[in-house]
Amino acid sequence: MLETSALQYAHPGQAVISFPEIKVQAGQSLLVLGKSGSGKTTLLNLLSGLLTPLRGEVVVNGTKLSALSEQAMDLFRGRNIGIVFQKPHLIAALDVRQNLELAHFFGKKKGQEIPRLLAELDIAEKAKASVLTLSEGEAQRVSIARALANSPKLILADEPTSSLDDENAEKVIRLLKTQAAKIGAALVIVTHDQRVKNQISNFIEVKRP
Ligand SMILES: Nc1ncnc2c1ncn2[C@@H]1O[C@H](COP(=O)(O)OP(=O)(O)OP(=O)(O)O)[C@@H](O)[C@H]1O
Repeated sequence: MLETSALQYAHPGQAVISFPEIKVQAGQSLLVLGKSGSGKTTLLNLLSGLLTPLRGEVVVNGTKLSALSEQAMDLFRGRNIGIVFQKPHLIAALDVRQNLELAHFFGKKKGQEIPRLLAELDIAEKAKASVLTLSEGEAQRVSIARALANSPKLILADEPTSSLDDENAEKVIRLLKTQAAKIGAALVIVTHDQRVKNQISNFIEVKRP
């Protein structure tokens, strides 16, 4: 579902970062580990087509990202890639349900049924709530629901548990794993969090050049 080969990237004025090969099957999970500044977020940006590699290729669900125009990449991302950030980044003016509907709008497809998705993530009773009234754990579950709304083939999560307590961190990773397996997506999680390492054993390590 996700495959990379000989991926390299250089930020302006910085040394070239070479990334290990990645291969994640549908329903499987991979952790990206590495010291601060090693290039983990850069890797996620390459996998989501937000950055273009210096060398190498990213293939998502059989599509080479380098073959897509910028516009085609935006649509491909909306349809095939779900992204969970460290902070939820929800739209404050919209309620929970509307935040998820926005993902359908950008992906230009119907996607997963929102009430069922909210129920599976244990936030159904918050559907009409302002996102400003959510706890951190609830807000992070809404951001996961938003990432899953279009049944993506690839789910990318950047430090999704860093601001959560043990119970919520465990729940968030369990939900990501179960949902990825259910919709047949590849799941890639960047983390420093030992609690996540206890739940997922497959990993690569990014090293500073
Ligand atoms: N826009 C940019 N311009 C120049 N250098 C950048 C830019 N973004 C990142 N870098 C540099 O590239 C390297 C990798 O950054 P990146 O954010 O990918 O690391 P990271 O492993 O995610 O770090 P952290 O764990 O601290 O979030 C760092 O040395 C960083 O300073």
